[in-house]
Amino acid sequence: MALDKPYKDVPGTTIYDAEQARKGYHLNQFAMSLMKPENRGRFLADQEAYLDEWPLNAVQRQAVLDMDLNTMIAEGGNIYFLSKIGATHGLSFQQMAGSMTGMSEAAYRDMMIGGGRRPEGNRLKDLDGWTPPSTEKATTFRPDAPATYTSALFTSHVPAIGAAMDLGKTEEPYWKKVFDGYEWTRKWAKENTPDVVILVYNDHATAFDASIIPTFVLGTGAEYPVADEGYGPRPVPDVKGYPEFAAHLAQSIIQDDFDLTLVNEMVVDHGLTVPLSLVYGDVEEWPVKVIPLAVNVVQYPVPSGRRCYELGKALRRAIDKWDGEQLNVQIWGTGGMSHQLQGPRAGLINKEWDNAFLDHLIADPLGLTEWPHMEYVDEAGSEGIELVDWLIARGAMDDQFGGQSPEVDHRFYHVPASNTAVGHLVISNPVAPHLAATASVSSHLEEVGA
Ligand SMILES: O=C(O)c1ccc(O)c(O)c1
Repeated sequence: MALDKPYKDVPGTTIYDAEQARKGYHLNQFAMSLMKPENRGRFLADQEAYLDEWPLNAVQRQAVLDMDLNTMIAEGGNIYFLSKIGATHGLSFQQMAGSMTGMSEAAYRDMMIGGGRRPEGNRLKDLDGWTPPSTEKATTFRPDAPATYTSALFTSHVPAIGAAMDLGKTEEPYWKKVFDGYEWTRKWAKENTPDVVILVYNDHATAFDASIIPTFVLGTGAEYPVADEGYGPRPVPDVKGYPEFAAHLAQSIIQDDFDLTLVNEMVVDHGLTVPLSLVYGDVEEWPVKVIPLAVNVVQYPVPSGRRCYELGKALRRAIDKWDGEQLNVQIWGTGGMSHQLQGPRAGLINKEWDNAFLDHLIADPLGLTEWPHMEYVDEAGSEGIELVDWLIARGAMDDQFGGQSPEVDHRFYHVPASNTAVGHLVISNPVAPHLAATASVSSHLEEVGA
């Protein structure tokens, strides 16, 4: 089930999409470095030496030395980035564009003076067999998809939980009550390690400060360093991404009408690392690749629960379209539950509301999408709004595409962890036939009396 890339066949044209951007990442970043006069000077003084500082592949490197823009573009370069190289050599945009056409500089200039290149014979539409891209959205899931969405995991991501682990306080009575609620999950996670976790969280004014407020951020990078949030970075491993799968998801989701912000380089804060610590403990390396999906809940307006749920549906359509290697995919929804960290109402906890949220998340996610922002703020505290993050993982599940309801594997609720009510839930899609042989998911709810 190939992604819609009709632009691939437009004659004489390379569209810079997520796949090209991944291929050309270092080439484009090298070109950007030439925006500084001192770097231009060093590059012009010794191109080979300057290029040694950049991990370009051999073809990209030679193309830069040859000022061969067509090859640079084939190798993932984008003309706006590459123009910085041309500018460093004193070339105009017309000289750069003309150099890619096979025409002499004078002939290209004359063609432009004569009205430019005509579209006739230069359109995709002029080729035989052109069909417009489909705009239909899948309403059922793809049972034979190589990437299988197995389980959703939901958890609070309180920073003090990370600190309790980092400082060896997990056996203290206050914290033991919290960590006991994750014991089942730790065992389950060992037997059910996915290839990749799409980890939905919110950045807490860490990677994104007041200069940029992206609503939905998809991490398309290879690695995400652990942030220093003011206490020094947590002593946990950096997070490994999955650029190929993330680029695929970006392509599909944006074509599905969600305007994501794509980020290749960012630090990740407690919103992302605390859930990993809770589930995988103290490890040398995280056992999974992670695709961060950050939702803005810091500055209003923030996306509605409905919008998050719809993003989950677009995410599932994207997972189903993957035609690469077989993948076991989990989606985690993190943040919440009720808490307020500001003002005279700080410390607000609403046990009844939190548990009603969990009930609806399990059995009535579509109904939950009707709950407005004010409901979250009023009932669950100003920071309880983080719970909209959870609807992305839920909207992507089988039953939202006509399949069976998820099995509830584990549910836990506890007050307090610092200023926060801790909620935790693991629910699984019915086991896909090709995974049935290895799956060992079984509900233990009776055991814990939930
Ligand atoms: O309860 C707390 O202390 C706390 C602090 C910061 C957060 O981002 C959070 O979710 C909880």
